[in-house]
Amino acid sequence: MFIRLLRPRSVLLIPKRGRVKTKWATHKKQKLPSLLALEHFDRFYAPMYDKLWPSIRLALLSQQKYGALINNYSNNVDSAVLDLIDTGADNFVQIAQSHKLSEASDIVDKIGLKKDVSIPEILESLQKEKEKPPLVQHDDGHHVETELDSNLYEYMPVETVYTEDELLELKETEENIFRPQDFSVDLIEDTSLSLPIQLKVHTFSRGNVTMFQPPKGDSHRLLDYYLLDAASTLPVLALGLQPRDKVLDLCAAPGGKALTILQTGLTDKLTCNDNSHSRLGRLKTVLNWYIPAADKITILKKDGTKLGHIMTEMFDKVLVDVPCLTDRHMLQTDDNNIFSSGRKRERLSLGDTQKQLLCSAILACKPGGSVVYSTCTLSPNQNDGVIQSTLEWLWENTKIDVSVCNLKPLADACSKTFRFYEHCRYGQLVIPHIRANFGPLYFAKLMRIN
Ligand SMILES: C[S@@+](CC[C@H](N)C(=O)[O-])C[C@H]1O[C@@H](n2cnc3c(N)ncnc32)[C@H](O)[C@@H]1O
Repeated sequence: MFIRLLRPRSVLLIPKRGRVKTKWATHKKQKLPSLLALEHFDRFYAPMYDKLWPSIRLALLSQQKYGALINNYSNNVDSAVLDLIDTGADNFVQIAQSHKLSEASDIVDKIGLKKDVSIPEILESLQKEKEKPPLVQHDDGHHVETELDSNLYEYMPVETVYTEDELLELKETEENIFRPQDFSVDLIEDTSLSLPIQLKVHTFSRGNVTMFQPPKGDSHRLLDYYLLDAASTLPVLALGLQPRDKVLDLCAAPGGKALTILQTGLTDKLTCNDNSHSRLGRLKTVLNWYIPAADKITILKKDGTKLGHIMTEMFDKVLVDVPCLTDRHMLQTDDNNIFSSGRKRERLSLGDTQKQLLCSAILACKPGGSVVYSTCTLSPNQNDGVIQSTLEWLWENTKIDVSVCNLKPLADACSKTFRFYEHCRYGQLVIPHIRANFGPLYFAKLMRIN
C-alpha cells in the first residue's frame, strides 16, 4: 500500500530554480493617503459617533452639497436671486430668521461634569491600547554615566524604548482622544446673535441634489454668486457682527468666509491674514471677482500664531478658521494629502497649532469682543478639545477671562437646513448626511470679558 504524501501546493507547483523571492520593501504597494484617511476615521470616529457613523461615512464619501452666497456688489443680485428661487434653491438665512433667536436662547445650556457627554468606547480602546504587550526592549544593566554620583540613586532604569514610528503611533492615539476635564463651564447666553438681513445663502432643500449653474458676470465683470459649503457661513453668523465692527480673519485664504463677512455689509474694516503666499493669491483672485474696490480690506501675510502679540486688542470680532484634518477633502484626493507618510508630523502637530492660533485670536480681540473658532473636521480633539485646552491654558497662565457662548439657538434656527450633532460640549457641529450633505463644520464662540 502506498501512502501519498502531499506537499504544500506552492512547493509542488513552483519549481525551486527560478523562483523569485518577493521583495516586500520594494514591491508592496503603499496604501493611498485617501485610504489611510478612511481607515483613520473608521478607527477614531466610529466609536465616537457610534450609530451615526455609518450615515456620516456614507455622506462623506458622496457628492457634497453647495450653497450659493449672493454677491450684493453685483448689478444682477435681483435676477440671480429670482433664478435661484425658480430652480428651487431658497435662502437658508431667511428661513432661519423666522426663528426667534432670543427666545430660543432663554434656554441656556449649563454644562458641567455631570452632563452626559458621549465619549464612549474610545476611552476604553485607549485603555486596551495601553494594556497591549509593550512595544519594548528592556535595557538590561548597561553602565550608566551620570554627571553626579549622587544622581545614581535617582536613576530610574529605562523600561520602555520606543522607536520613532512607535512614538508617532502613540501620539496619533493621544491626539485623537478627547478627555473632558474635571472643570465645569457654564455656557453664557449670547445676546449679540442675530441673522444679518443682507446675507443671502441659497441651498436646495433636503434630499434635492440639483447642482448650481456656474455664476454669471455683470457689466463690471463681478460675479453674481459664490459657491461654497453652505455650512461654512455659520461661523460668520456666529460672530454676531454689528455695524462698524473691526474684524480680523486670522486664517483667511482662499476667502469663502471673508467674502461672507463682507456680504453682511456690517464690517467697516476687514483684515484678512494667512501665512501661505499661494493661498493668499487665491484670496485676492476671489476678492477681485466679487468686490469692486478693496478699500476696506487689509491683507496680511503673517504667522497667525504671532499676530495677536502684534495687533493686541485691536478687533471687535475675530474669526479663526484653523488648518485641520479637512476630513471630506482628504477622502477625495491623494495629492498633498495630510495622511501621506511625509506629512505625519505636521498632522500630529495640528492640535498645537490650532491652540496657538486660538490664543493669538483671543489676544487680538478687544475686551468685550468675541472670537469664533472653526474647523471642517469631525475630530473631537481638534474641536471641543482645542477649546478646552485653550481655556485651561488661559486660566492657568494669564489674567484674561473668557466665556463660552451658547450657540444652540443659532443651531436650532438653522436646523431645517443642517444636521447638528447633539453632544458637543462647547461648540456646534454640522454633521454630513446624505440628504443634507454639508459639513463637517465645527464652530465655537468665546467672548472676551477682560
Ligand atoms: C481652513 S483654511 C482657511 C479657509 C478660509 N477661512 C476660507 O473660508 O476660505 C486654513 C488656512 O490657515 C492657513 N494657516 C495655516 N497655518 C497658519 C498660520 N500659522 N498662520 C496663518 N495662517 C495659517 C492655511 O494657509 C489655510 O489657508
